[in-house]
Amino acid sequence: MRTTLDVVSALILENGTVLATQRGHGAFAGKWEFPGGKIEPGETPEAALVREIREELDADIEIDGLYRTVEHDYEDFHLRMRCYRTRLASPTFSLLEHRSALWADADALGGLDWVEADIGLVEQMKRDGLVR
Ligand SMILES: Nc1nc2c([nH]c(=O)n2[C@H]2C[C@H](O)[C@@H](COP(=O)(O)OP(=O)(O)OP(=O)(O)O)O2)c(=O)[nH]1
Repeated sequence: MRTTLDVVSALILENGTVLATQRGHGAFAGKWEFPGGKIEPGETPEAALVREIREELDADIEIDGLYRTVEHDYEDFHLRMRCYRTRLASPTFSLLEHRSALWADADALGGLDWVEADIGLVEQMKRDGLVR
C-alpha cells in the first residue's frame, strides 16, 4: 500500500493575491506550490504550518482557518494536504528554501507550472474569489 504524506500549506493572502513559491530542490524542483511541508509526529497541523513558514520564509502568519484538504495520488505516495487561509503577521519575508516567489492574482496563478496536486486547488481558489 502506498504511504500517505500528511502535509500542510499556507495560502498567504493579501489584497486578492496569494503568495506562490517555486520549489528550489527535490523531485519537484522548479514547480510552483504554496509554502508548507510535512506534519511531524505529535505536531498539530496548525503548529506544523507556523513552524514551516518560519523555516521557509522567516515569517510569522495568522491562520484564519482551514480552506480545503487536497487528496492526490502521486506515483510514489498519497498526498493529504490541509490548506489554510492565512495572512502574514509582519510585512517582510525571506526566501530561505525556495528559488523564487511572487504575489499572484487570478491571471498570474493560471500561468504558473504548479505541482500536480495544486492544479485543481488553484482553480477552486479562483472560483471562490480568494484571488481576483
Ligand atoms: N509545501 C507544499 N508541498 C506540496 C504542495 N503540493 C504538493 O503536492 N506538495 C507535496 C510536495 C512534497 O512531496 C510534499 C511536501 O513535502 P516537503 O518536502 O515540502 O516537506 P518538508 O518541508 O517537510 O520537507 P523535508 O524537510 O522533508 O525536506 O507535498 C504545496 O502546495 N505545498
